[in-house]
Amino acid sequence: MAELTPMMAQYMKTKEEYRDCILFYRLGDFYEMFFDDAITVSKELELTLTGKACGLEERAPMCGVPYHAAESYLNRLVSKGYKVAICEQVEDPKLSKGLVKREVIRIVTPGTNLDASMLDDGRNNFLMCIVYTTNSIGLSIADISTGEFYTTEVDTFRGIMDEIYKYAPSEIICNDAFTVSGFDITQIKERLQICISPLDDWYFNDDTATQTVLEHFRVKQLEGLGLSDFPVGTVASGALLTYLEQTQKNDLGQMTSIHPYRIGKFMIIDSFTRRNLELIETMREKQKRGSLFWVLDKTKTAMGARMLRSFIEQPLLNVEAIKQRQDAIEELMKDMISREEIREYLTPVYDLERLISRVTYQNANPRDLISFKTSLSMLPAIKTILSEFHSDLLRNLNEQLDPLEDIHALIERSIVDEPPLLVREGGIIKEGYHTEVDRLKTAKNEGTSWLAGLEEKEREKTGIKNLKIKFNKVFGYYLEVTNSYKDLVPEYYMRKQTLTNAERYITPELKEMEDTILGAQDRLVGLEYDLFCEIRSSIAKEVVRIQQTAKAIALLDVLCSLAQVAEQNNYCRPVVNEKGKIEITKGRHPVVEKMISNDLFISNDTYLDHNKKRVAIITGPNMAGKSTYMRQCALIVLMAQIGSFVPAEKAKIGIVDRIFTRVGASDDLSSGQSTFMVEMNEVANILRNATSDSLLILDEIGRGTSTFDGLSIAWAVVEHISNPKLLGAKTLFATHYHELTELEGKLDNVTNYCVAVKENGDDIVFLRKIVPGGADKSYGIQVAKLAGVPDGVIERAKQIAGELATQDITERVKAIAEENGKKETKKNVPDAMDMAQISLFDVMNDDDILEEIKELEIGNMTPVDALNKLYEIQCKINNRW
Ligand SMILES: Nc1ncnc2c1ncn2[C@@H]1O[C@H](COP(=O)(O)OP(=O)(O)OP(=O)(O)O)[C@@H](O)[C@H]1O
Repeated sequence: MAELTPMMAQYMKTKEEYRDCILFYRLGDFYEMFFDDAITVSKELELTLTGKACGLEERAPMCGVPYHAAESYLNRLVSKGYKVAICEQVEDPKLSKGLVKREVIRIVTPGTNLDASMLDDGRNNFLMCIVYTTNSIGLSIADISTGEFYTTEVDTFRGIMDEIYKYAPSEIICNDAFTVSGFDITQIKERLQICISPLDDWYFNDDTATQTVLEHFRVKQLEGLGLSDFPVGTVASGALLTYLEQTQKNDLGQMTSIHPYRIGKFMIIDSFTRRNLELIETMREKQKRGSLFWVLDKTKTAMGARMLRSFIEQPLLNVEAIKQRQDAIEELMKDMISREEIREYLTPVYDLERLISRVTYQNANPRDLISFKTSLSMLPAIKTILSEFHSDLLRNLNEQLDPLEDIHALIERSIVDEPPLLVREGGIIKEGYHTEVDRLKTAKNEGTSWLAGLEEKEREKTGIKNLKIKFNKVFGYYLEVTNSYKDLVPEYYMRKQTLTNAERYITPELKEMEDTILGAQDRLVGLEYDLFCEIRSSIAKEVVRIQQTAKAIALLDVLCSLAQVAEQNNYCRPVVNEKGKIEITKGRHPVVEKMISNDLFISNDTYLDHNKKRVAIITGPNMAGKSTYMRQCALIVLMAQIGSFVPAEKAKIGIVDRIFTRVGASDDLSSGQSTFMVEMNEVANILRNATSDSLLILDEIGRGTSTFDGLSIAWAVVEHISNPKLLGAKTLFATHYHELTELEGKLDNVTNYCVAVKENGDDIVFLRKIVPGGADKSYGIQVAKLAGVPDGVIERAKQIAGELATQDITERVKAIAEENGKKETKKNVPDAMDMAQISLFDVMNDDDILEEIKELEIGNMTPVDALNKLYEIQCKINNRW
């Protein structure tokens, strides 16, 4: 029977163990893949598929990538959600000659990819672990490239989704209970393109996971890590650490601390709101330009950009913490010169968090250390400038900022300024750092000049003018003579090789020196490598100090960025408090004002409180600016809670616990839901999760269904939201249902506003001003005209609108009144008879009325006739006055 070759048998055995990975199997200068892996890789990376004899009747499909370029191929596969196990040759003296042992040295998965080149879009690369239990759901989140590590607990699936949107992990690992919990995993797998890896149960064993956490952080009790109130979070953290240890096969020295947090520490912004407010990227193009992050990000370092992003995603709830940030920003705003100086010093600072992770992983190269040194050389100057500032946060930050002078000095002393990329090339260690290195270098250099001398000497001695001493890996050093001088070659030259045009020789003298030169070279490279690893390890030992300084630098960068943006855009410092009122004077939309140039943007005021102005119903034509206005309010509140200054002349912001938005009709056909279903899902989510301290932005609720149903739903939603016994949340509610303006006066907490427009003949001019009161017309046809709908269609639309007008209002209001169980009085809902009478009364004057009274024959009238007549006359008089 056909048998696999020994190498293939070894391959199959490894593959058995790493079934869910693609094996990158090291063979000489290549990583090879076989069988199904080869087929997948050739398809995904468009590489040629070949075959290799494997001992079986058919050749094994094979595909390969060169060792030196493997990283980019690997990254491409991983970014498509594949896991790659790297299988390297290892030395094993027990193995018989000719056999090579290979071992998996690391598994690269989407959430554990260290390679910064893939991540240089300023994002973290998070791995998330979800542990589902019936009591609670534990989450842990880590980025091995920066060492960040967080944990929390949530109690709802919505809570999980919110955290997933917040961190946007590349990979999620979870327990089996989660996969069968009822949570729709396809949501995250397919729609968000996140790789999900369910793990075996033993990862989530309470005791083992807890032990893993304690051992990793070298503490005896969970209290020491602040984890005692996070039992399920601890299990998630332990499972995550185990997964990392298994894939990285490394001691994870960069994960020096864990940060447990309660969801209640930050404002909750659900996934729809993140998307609707375009916090990090735009809704349609999914790009940074056009988002709030785009406006606020003037950071100079990658660490700063990452931190700013997390600030935007996690606005604060604590007034004192917000004020601390504001104080720092204000101080930096006032001292423009120092701020600019700091920003200049920050410019050459590399991503220290990622560099130190590479250092602890022992895969930082000599150039990484030079980048490190360049960054560290900026710290003392930054620290000196910072010492002039007085606000608590900046003072605290200065204390945290360790200038790391010892590490700078070590690199400065030991590593040459322009080292090669690869550690094995040598030429890394500076002169004067190590005596043996210096001695070997001298020997090597002397050897080189000795060779030059020998070449000269041999030319003179033999008369071979173009004699050259050359080197290759097979023969070492040799003398090369072209055929034209062949006759002059002396006898003591020993021929080694004949080429077409030349011959190569060696001499005993040359070989003797070769041993010295090559010996020195080999020893030098080896010694330099050892010294480099030693230096790298001693820097790795300082990981805690370096991470702390990196965090301080990132925060300083963010604060400078926010100060810069505030100054450039004329923002004001909002007064934040817990009084529950939102008062914005001359507020602007931070992004739209940048898009259309500052001067053209029309500012608007906002006032919302917990009393009469709880719900604002905003009407106005299409394109008037309703959505812009509402989003602007939400963004100003959010910016204020980040600690940022805001685009307004004045602002007083009562802290809100959540912001919910329902904006526009967003199709979500991929999830199999209709537009209306998506809208109602979002509304349901808001009504279930909002509190009286939340801010709601509702744009055209109900427009996705028939007018009656839509209006009824919108009406009922306003009633629910405005009622403090039911919800009582501060709300901006834009609608095209003018009937809703009737709620002002009927409901205590509702006020009407509209966006003013000016009529100009048949056209309208948008004034973009929010004014009290409801809009009297919808101007839909005028906006359609502006949009370029053909004249014929516009004219016909006007005609139809005219015909519909009379019956329309009456019918719709009646329907709503019935829907809400509030039968309208005759006065509010005039029927057709009343309308006819009123138009008749309109043409009568006072004399006619007197005449009519005079002519009444009271004696012949029944009491009911008299009463009816009296009502009729009263109507006439009322109508007149
Ligand atoms: N205050 C403002 N100053 C200047 N331009 C504005 C202002 N508000 C809105 N705009 C401009 O008007 C455009 C339309 O605004 P927006 O989408 O908010 O209108 P809308 O009333 O919500 O329309 P629709 O009801 O059709 O959704 C925006 O894209 C923006 O360019």
